[in-house]
Amino acid sequence: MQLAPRLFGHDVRCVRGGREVFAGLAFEAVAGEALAVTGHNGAGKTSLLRLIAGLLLPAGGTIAIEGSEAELTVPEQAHYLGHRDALKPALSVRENLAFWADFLGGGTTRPIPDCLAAVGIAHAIDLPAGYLSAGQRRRLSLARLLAVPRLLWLLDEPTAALDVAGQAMFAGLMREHLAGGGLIVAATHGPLGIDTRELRIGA
Ligand SMILES: Nc1ncnc2c1ncn2[C@@H]1O[C@H](COP(=O)(O)OP(=O)(O)OP(=O)(O)O)[C@@H](O)[C@H]1O
Repeated sequence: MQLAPRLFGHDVRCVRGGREVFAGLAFEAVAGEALAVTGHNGAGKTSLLRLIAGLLLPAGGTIAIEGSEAELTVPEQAHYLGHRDALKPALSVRENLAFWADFLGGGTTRPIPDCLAAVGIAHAIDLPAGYLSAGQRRRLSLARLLAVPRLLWLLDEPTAALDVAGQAMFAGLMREHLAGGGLIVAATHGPLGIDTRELRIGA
C-alpha cells in the first residue's frame, strides 16, 4: 500500500553567519496538513523555509519527504515563495508567469489566463509587472503555485500585502491544495484563514 506523502525534519540545526539560530528542531506534516511556523523576529522562520527549499544547508539533522516520488529531491517537489515577489518589471504579467512556469519545470499544466483569474488579476494580463500594486504583485507570485503543481508549498508571510478579499481568496486556494493531498509550511505572524498545526521556533 502506498503511504501518504510525509514531510519531516529531525534534529535540524541552523547556523547563520557563524551563529546558531536553532538546533534540535523536529517537525512533520502529512499530506493534507499545513504547518504554521511561528516565533519572534529573528527566531529562524525564514531560515527554516529556506533550509527545506534547499536554499540553505542545514548544519545538522535531516529534512526529507517520504511516500512521494522517490527520485525527486525535496526542493524539486516544493514551491518557495519568499518575502520578495521575484518579478521582472519590464515583462508583462503573462510573460512573468510563463517565465516561472518554464523555470520551474516544463511549461504550465494549467493555462496562464486561468491561473491569473484564480488570483484575481486576469484583467492585468498584458500589463508590465512593474505597473502592479504591491497586492497585485503578491497575487501574481501566488499564481506560480497554480501554474505548476507541486506537492509542497513553502510560504513566507504569504498574505502580506493582500487585502481582506485577497486573503480569503488565498485561503480558498490553500484549502484546495490541502484537499488534493498537498502540504503547506508557512511562516506567519498572524492567522492564515485555514486549519494549521503550529510549529513554534524559539521560546
Ligand atoms: N545572510 C545572513 N547572514 C547571517 N545571519 C543571517 C542571515 N540571514 C539571516 N540571518 C540571521 O538569522 C536569524 C534568523 O533570521 P530569519 O530571517 O530566519 O528570522 P525570522 O524568524 O524569519 O524573522 P522575522 O520574523 O523577522 O521575519 C536572525 O538572527 C538573522 O539576523
